[in-house]
Amino acid sequence: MLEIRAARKTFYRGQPDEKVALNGLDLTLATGEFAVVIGSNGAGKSSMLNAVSGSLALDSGSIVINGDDITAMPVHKRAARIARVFQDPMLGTAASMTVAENMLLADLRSRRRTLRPGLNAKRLSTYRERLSILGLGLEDRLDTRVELLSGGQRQSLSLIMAVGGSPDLLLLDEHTAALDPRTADIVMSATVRAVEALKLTTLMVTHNMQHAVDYGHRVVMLDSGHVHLEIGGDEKADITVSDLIGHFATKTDRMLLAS
Ligand SMILES: Nc1ncnc2c1ncn2[C@@H]1O[C@H](COP(=O)(O)OP(=O)(O)OP(=O)(O)O)[C@@H](O)[C@H]1O
Repeated sequence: MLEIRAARKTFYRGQPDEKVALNGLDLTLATGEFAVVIGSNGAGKSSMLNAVSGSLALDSGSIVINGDDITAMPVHKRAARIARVFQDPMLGTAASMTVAENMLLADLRSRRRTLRPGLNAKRLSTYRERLSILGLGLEDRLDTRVELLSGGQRQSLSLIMAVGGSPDLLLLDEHTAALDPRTADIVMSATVRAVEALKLTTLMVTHNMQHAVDYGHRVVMLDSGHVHLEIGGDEKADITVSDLIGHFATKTDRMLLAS
């Protein structure tokens, strides 16, 4: 379970270019829930993810995971509990190493240092099983160097590597934004398979409204550093892309009227 409580963050406070990134943001995510976060540029989406993962210190408020207040916990300690996949498919994997070697690297990173390195039969079979969750055939390409994979396969590999240590929370930071639409859909299908199979509590930021409609249990729209709108349950099941865009438009209209 994730709880973001009254999170506030202001950059350049008191200066002419002061920017309020988080303005009393409250968000609760139940264990196993998959929420999709949308919002216009500057709404606070990245700041929220950075505050949760620990790279952004809050001015006030708190971040609680499974009942533990981690607000003051350093990034490297949180990393054991929080997995994050970024936009760039080149970032999460080592290009010149094989799929199996990358899986091993992730394994060694996420566990105690006493773990013996080496690709033994037991480990290879575990990796095969884990990769098969993605539905991309990567389980048959353990000896392939990652640089020979497609962008979609590579990003899906990053995802399965990130969640190998059974994290309490998965953060998807526009992880399909750098991919062409077809590849983005492939990665999203692999993502859903992994999230469901491993029962991951997931917070996904996206600018892709179709993905916000198609995936997740709840859509959370941020605006000016706080939650502007949440859509879940039956309402989420019936929502369309134009409905979502309408909620952005309402705000733009208000701003135009006020100006
Ligand atoms: N490191 C920083 N220094 C100064 N201002 C920042 C910094 N990071 C974010 N901001 C400001 O905080 C506000 C929220 O930015 P944030 O990047 O969280 O929004 P976002 O919703 O992720 O936007 P985008 O969709 O463009 O990525 C913006 O006004 C932004 O300019």
